[in-house]
Amino acid sequence: MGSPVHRVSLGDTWSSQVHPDIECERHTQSFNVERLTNILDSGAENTALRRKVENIIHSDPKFSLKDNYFMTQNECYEAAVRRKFHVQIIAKRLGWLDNSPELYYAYRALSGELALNIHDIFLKALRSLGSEEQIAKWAPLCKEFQIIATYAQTELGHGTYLQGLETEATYDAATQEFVVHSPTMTSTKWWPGDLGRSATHALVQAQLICSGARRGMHSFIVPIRSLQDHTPLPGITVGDIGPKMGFDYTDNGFLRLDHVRIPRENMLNRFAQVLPDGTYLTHGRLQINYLSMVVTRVTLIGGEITPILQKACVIAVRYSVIRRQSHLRPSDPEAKVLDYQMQQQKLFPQLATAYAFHFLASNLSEFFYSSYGAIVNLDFRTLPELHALSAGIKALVSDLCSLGTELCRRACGGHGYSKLSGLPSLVTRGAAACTYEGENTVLYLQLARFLEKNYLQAQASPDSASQRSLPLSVAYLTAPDLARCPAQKATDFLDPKLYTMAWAHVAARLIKDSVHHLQTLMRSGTDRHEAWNQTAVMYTQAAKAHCYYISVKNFTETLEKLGNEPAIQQVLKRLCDLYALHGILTNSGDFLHDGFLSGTQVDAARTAYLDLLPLIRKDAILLTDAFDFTDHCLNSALGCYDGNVYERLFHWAQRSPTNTQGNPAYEKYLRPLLQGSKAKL
Ligand SMILES: CCCCCCCCCCCCCCCC(=O)SCCNC(=O)CCNC(=O)[C@H](O)C(C)(C)COP(=O)(O)OP(=O)(O)OC[C@H]1O[C@@H](n2cnc3c(N)ncnc32)[C@H](O)[C@@H]1OP(=O)(O)O
Ligand SMILES: Cc1cc2nc3c(=O)[nH]c(=O)nc-3n(C[C@H](O)[C@H](O)[C@H](O)COP(=O)(O)OP(=O)(O)OC[C@H]3O[C@@H](n4cnc5c(N)ncnc54)[C@H](O)[C@@H]3O)c2cc1C
Repeated sequence: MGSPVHRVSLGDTWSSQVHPDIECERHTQSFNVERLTNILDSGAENTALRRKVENIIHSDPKFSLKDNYFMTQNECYEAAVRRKFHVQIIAKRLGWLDNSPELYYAYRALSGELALNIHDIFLKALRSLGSEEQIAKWAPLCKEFQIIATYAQTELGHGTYLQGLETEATYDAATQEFVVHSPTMTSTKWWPGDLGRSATHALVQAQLICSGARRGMHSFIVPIRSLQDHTPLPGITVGDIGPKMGFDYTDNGFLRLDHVRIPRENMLNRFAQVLPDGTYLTHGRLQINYLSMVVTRVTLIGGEITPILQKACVIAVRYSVIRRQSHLRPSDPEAKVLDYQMQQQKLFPQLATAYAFHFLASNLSEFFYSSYGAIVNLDFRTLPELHALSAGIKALVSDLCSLGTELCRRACGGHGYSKLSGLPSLVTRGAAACTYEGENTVLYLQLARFLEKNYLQAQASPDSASQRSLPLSVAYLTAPDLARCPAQKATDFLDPKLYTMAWAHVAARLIKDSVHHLQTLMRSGTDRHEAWNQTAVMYTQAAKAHCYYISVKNFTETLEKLGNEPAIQQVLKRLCDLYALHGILTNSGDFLHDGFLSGTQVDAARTAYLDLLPLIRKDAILLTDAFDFTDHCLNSALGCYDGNVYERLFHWAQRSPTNTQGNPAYEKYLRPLLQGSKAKL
């Protein structure tokens, strides 16, 4: 049986021995861990390439994340720029191309703690919204870092409602220029990453005004800092927005523009353009200018958000086999905390979710690549489904990754609260993901709108031709539905067809109930907009159920493809069962509501769920090893491969400036305080 490369490599002298409590977890392997890693990497050759890149990164001290937890915001930023700079040098030397797997693996190896990530988001926006000519002009400048660019959309006053953005780009036909301007305080751009201290150019999202008419949000490339000395250009006020909950390595910034003139060619014009005389031409509707957000959401789900939960699981599960606390039986030695049912109940649903989302992200990515080419060539047929799915999945994945990461942190007790565990920074990153790139509630409601439309279409003409025309992700809205779940005993709930059907039933019912609620309100005289607002809670619940159904269905389909790997199929099936059943049990009200499940059936589902926990327990360490995160990348005193938790925590704490730099408060306050009290004694 293969096992992942043993990679204890943090330069810690005590760590030559693997802790026996974690070593014994790896003795009996019910499946080939290396093979599972290959599956997660989509092929053994990718695993090999990833490890090659990781070895390059980790053998170079310039990329150390060692002192990250002791840095100020300024130092974090500088270190992140330094790492980005050296990645670029290596990329050039080794011929790693822009958008290549090597660069993605370097990002992963450094746990994303790099500066200039939004520069890459700018590039994606340029490629989706720019013409071929514009891409040919700007992309090489970006790739060669002759410019540093950011994506400047959110303003002080508006982030969600893009039609409310106030920054203006007014076309001046006399000079063939746009005048880009921040007319109010609330129009100040606020939040864009890389803007505060790095960017030389910004892709500014502004209201286009031409021939006297407002045309909605469009994208404009605006130079903001001198390419000679990096000072702000005339008319530009730019800076950093100050301390945040996390993301210290990113310089999120603000930007004000005072009648800044840019050439007409700087408006990205794949889908809309302004002719020299001010005539406005557009292909598609206004919202096609939001395409770059679809691209970014898909990228972030798999590249940034899901790995947050995966890493949290690795740390918490590894720690939980080292941590011993209390006795299961008075006569036994102290138990590993992972042997407590409650610890399994906290961690295994997170582990199952981390796997479910890995496969979900891959599937969404495939759908994205199969439809993106057509969309940029003006065939918008798949866009509504792609937008709805990517919005909903971004919301579900970030919601559950954020919650799950916090649960992993709590499951590590006091040490989980130490930054040295690596968990607090994952928690704050997960929290950010619920807000950036579309606030989650708002994204669920975008999906709900799509679900409502398709439900109404399915109802309006339930003939087979119209059913065939429903997008695949909502085809279940027309499938035959059982009113009662046929399960009779606990093991019936381990049937993927059964629980997928149960999720389809609940999602379809919640969509139907939401639509009917809205229609009832409208029939009683409430106008459509108010009725929509009064149904938003129901619609959000329906959208979440739909996403859960999609993730369960996708997990079961992934399992079906693993027929030639029976041992791996078996271990992943347990996780899939657990994921689906955990969702049913935490939302049991939705399943009981219309009598689809009875109380007795919920009990049977709970029995099936609880019986899975000890089975997953046997493989838990191997399942976390299979993610194959290096110790460098985890940067956690609790989560290293060797399990030497206490030594690492103790030694890392010694490096804290609070221990290495004297105590300034002693002379100023503590001594006088002590002397004052001495005088009284
Ligand atoms: C290598 C690894 C990775 C490394 C990677 C680096 C990582 C690094 C760390 C993270 C770094 C964070 C980076 C954050 C970067 C930002 O956060 S950038 C800012 C992101 N901002 C947002 O997402 C704003 C969210 N708001 C919105 O998307 C829109 O305003 C809303 C909510 C859709 C509403 O817009 P609206 O114009 O009022 O539109 P609405 O009336 O709701 O809809 C009209 C129609 O357009 C459609 N529509 C709406 N949006 C879209 C769309 N996007 N597409 C297509 N159609 C759409 C609707 O479906 C609707 O269709 P119909 O039903 O009418 O047919
Ligand atoms: C770490 C981080 C990085 C970021 N990076 C960038 C960047 O690079 N570039 C950039 O342009 N922006 C960036 N942003 C900004 C981010 O995209 C916005 O903050 C986000 O889109 C949410 O918008 P908002 O702040 O206006 O929230 P709001 O919309 O004001 O949300 C406040 C509340 O109102 C609710 N709400 C709003 N509208 C509705 C509605 N129609 N129906 C129901 N409820 C509603 C929301 O659900 C939420 O509860 C970043 C933000 C963060 C935190």
